[in-house]
Amino acid sequence: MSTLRARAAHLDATDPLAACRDEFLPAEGLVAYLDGNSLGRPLRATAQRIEHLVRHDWGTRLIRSWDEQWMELPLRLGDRIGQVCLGAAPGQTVVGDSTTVMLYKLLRAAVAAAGPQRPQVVLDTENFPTDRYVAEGIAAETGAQLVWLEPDPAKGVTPDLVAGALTERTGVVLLSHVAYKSAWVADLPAITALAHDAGALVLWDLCHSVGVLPSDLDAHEVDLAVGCSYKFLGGGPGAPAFGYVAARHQERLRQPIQGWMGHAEPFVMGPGYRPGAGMRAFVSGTPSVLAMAGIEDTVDLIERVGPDRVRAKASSLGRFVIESVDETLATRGVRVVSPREDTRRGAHVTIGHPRSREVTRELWAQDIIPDFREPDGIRLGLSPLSTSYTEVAEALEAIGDQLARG
Ligand SMILES: Cc1ncc(COP(=O)(O)O)c(C=O)c1O
Ligand SMILES: Nc1c(O)cccc1C(=O)C[C@H](N)C(=O)O
Repeated sequence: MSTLRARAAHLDATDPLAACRDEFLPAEGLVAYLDGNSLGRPLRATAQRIEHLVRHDWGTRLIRSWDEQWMELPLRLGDRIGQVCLGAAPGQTVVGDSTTVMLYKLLRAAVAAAGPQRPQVVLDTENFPTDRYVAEGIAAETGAQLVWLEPDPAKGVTPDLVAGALTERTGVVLLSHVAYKSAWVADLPAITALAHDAGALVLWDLCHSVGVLPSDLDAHEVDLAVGCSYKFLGGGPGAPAFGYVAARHQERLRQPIQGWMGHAEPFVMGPGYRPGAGMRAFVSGTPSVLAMAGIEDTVDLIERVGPDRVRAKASSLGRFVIESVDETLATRGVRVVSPREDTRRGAHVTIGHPRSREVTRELWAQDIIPDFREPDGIRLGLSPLSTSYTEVAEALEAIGDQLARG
């Protein structure tokens, strides 16, 4: 056994979260899955829940399930995510739409609330495409002005960088908590406070932090947030997003896609839109009940394990990657792109090498699954509940073997 594998075996044997791995459905033939930051693995409990949903809630209860549970599901599940992962008191989080659509709804509402005296939206060039494109669309639609930050790759989006862009014309600051490429963690408390001092609202994209890095939205007085549920919340492909709107803003903010399910009395079906109370008004149409089913089991598991222990395992896996790359791959020209400091790094580690694209392709052929991100990054996604140190070691050895082949 190589030194790397021996270390990984020791870390797995002493991992306090090791037993969680047995709760996931086995992925036949897979050697290493390091892409849970794109699509998380399903829990066995989720397979059972979906079967029960189809056979009982849908198959037997049929339309009655709307009254019995589905009308409230987006709000109930939102509260669970809020309570376990976001530090959000009930009544501020709703599940629904894709992240893209939820982001549009909240950003559009925030731009309108900021008003014509504050037309500027501060955002960064390294954010995920959907965030940039949605903001561009809203700018075209409303006349909002986009103020682009260009983060230093060695620092990520820092409070200083944001502070330099804030003016009395800033309406909204839109940023990701964890950067999708580099895994940089933005200083959410400091940036939120800076935006507020400047009189602006802040909207955080939590896609890469929810479920692996607590965000304590209420404590930090965050205004708005969105995130997706198919990465670390285990909702499955196409599972809906969540949106968070701080209670203090809910009366004032009007989201733009007013549908019957957000109406105060959906089944009255009367003339004219009247928004429902609280987060009900942020629902648009019929929620994707089947697509939501998976989220609950992973949220339950995170609660059982404890979000801080989940975070600690993510950090430990990240340290293992970084130390191992330094020891075994740096001489082959591999560099660590993600931050080395635990507190500044999310739950993936990106490594860079000019041959990353072809190496990733070769790894997939060997049932080792990380992902490639432009221009030359291999992202190693580290899902604390399902990823073992041995999987990481397998992947790093395979990368070394590929590079040795030249
Ligand atoms: C930061 C971020 N925002 C948004 C999304 C996705 O948006 P959607 O769920 O609409 O595909 C992703 C990943 O898919 C992401 O990483
Ligand atoms: N959402 C995805 C999808 O529907 C297909 C493939 C990948 C994704 C992703 O999640 C991409 C991801 N957000 C990223 O960080 O690159």
